[in-house]
Amino acid sequence: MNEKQIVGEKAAEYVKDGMIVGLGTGSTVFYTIKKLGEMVNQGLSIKGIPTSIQTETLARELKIPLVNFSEVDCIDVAIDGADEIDSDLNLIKGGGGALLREKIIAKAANTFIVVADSTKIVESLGSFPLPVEVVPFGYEMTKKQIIQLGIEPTLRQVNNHPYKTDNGNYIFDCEISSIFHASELEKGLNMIPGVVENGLFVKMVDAVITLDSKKDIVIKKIN
Ligand SMILES: O=C[C@H](O)[C@H](O)[C@H](O)COP(=O)(O)O
Repeated sequence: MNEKQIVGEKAAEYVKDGMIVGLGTGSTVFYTIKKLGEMVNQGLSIKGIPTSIQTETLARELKIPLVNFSEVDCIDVAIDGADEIDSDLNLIKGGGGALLREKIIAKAANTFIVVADSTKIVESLGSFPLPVEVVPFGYEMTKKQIIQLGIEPTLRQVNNHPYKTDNGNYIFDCEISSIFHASELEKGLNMIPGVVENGLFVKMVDAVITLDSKKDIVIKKIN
């Protein structure tokens, strides 16, 4: 079993009968969702809220029942991957472009669990370019405002066209050498007109499931 599968499947243990479950996006939480599909097949009763069209498709294939926000009062647990995790359990997310829906669902969840292989654990955030989702209208101007924060944004492209999120927006991948004040940066970016959301998840995580140097599962929590 590879690291992603080990931590992904471990997270499924946190899901209990009757729960509303936020289903994250990416190659690690893929294993959580597959495991949940098996558990549903064996009788577990849950309802999922997917964070992307990709995850919605997977959940439907696995016959995991889904609900809309209008049908639920709260989300019991959300499980998702991350691109970087620092020692305060702050995250960079959005490598797969799903950051906006992921943040809405993580924020709404009573418990937010992150699954990550050991390569995602870092001293401080910033080696992974920070994804910033912007509306297409005036994105050239939005870029200039981002640069004024001392950041180098690159428009994410696919086949020489701007990458479009599930929400029809663009993404700037932003080079920032090291992020010292994640909370201020998160707020500063979101104050720029045209920025919809950014991939900094500050003080949102309840637990990170990862592996240590001996490849044993560790559950990191903020006390
Ligand atoms: O937009 C994508 C998400 O934030 C993912 O959770 C993140 O990129 C980690 O994905 P993976 O588990 O594939 O490394």
